[in-house]
Amino acid sequence: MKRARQNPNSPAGQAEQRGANQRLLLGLSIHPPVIFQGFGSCSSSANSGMGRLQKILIPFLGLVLAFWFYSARDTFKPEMLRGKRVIVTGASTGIGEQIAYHLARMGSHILITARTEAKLQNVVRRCLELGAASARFVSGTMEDTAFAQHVVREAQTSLGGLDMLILNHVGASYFGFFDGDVEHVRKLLEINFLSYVAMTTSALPMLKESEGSIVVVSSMAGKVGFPFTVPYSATKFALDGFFSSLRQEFAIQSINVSITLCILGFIDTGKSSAIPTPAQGLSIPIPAPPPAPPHPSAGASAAVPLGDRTSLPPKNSLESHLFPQAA
Ligand SMILES: NC(=O)C1=CN([C@@H]2O[C@H](COP(=O)(O)OP(=O)(O)OC[C@H]3O[C@@H](n4cnc5c(N)ncnc54)[C@H](OP(=O)(O)O)[C@@H]3O)[C@@H](O)[C@H]2O)C=CC1
Ligand SMILES: CC(C)CCC[C@@H](C)[C@H]1CC[C@H]2[C@@H]3C(=O)C=C4C[C@@H](O)CC[C@]4(C)[C@H]3CC[C@]12C
Repeated sequence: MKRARQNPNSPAGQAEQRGANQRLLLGLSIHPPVIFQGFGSCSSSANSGMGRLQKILIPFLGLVLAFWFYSARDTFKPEMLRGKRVIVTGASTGIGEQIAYHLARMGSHILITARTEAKLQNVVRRCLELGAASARFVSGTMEDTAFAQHVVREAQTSLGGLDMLILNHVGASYFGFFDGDVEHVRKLLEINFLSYVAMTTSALPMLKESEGSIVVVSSMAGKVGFPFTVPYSATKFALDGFFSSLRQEFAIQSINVSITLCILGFIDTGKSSAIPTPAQGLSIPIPAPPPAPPHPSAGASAAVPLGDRTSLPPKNSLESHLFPQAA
């Protein structure tokens, strides 16, 4: 039987309207329990049989799919990178440094960049030791868009083109509650995001010609909003938006340049002491910034000769973990 509608101005009518609005607003949160009822607590025996089947069947299907996905044949061969011209940013330490060594073992032409010239020199020497077709560096800061473009031009002049652009560098931030420092967020966006955009834009003509690849090193913090990494997380989310959207545009325009976004979890690069335990507090900076270079945007460019092998850097824990055979 249809209920008579209350006068909207009467107290009972207003209560009814409030209820309707609340139901409207709660629409989203009402639905999940309704859906989950199907999977979960049903009282009749037929339903409980169905529920149990779903409880087992759905995770099982998930496992089968995960197995199928991860056991797909690996078509990667190290020879694919032999002779390829690759830029690796943030390659003076950590993950970037190890990527450079990996490429060196596969015989690529490597152009690395970061701010600390002395470290880059050592990485270049080591790359040549490991079998790189050639290795050189350009030092400078990615706070400056002009420097980001300069690195790409260097690939054009010294390598004659580019097959792969590996964007990995990341500016120093802190691990702790957001401190409200807008300038820090702006600076971090310049280093972690805008320079990636600038390098991609400058490198695109070369990458189109070689039908090459762009690799963007990101983080779980760029997919999920974990606490204590607000500025860092924002820059990584920005990368996802830019590169995921650009990938779709490439597909629409049939541009044969691949874009890979690497979503990494925590990796011990030897700087892991930077992550504080709750007992240590939450304001330890990550990572410690190095001394500023004399002319950040000028950028020194040099190829270290193969002959000088006297001052190789010590292997760090990440390298011996990833490449135990080389330790
Ligand atoms: N380690 C981890 O647990 C995780 C790391 N990642 C991602 O992996 C990538 C590498 O991280 P990781 O190896 O730990 O980082 P590191 O701090 O070890 O290395 C950062 C690199 O970036 C360079 N760099 C820093 N500031 C600037 C700047 N202003 N201009 C140019 N270069 C700069 C540094 O060299 P220099 O100081 O000489 O300039 C260094 O080579 C990052 O994109 C990070 O977000 C993602 C998830 C987890
Ligand atoms: C299932 C979940 C509980 C997993 C949580 C993963 C969390 C803890 C992971 C996801 C991303 C990770 C951070 C990261 O991306 C980059 C860096 C910079 C590096 O120099 C020092 C470590 C740091 C801060 C990582 C710290 C640990 C983070 C927050």
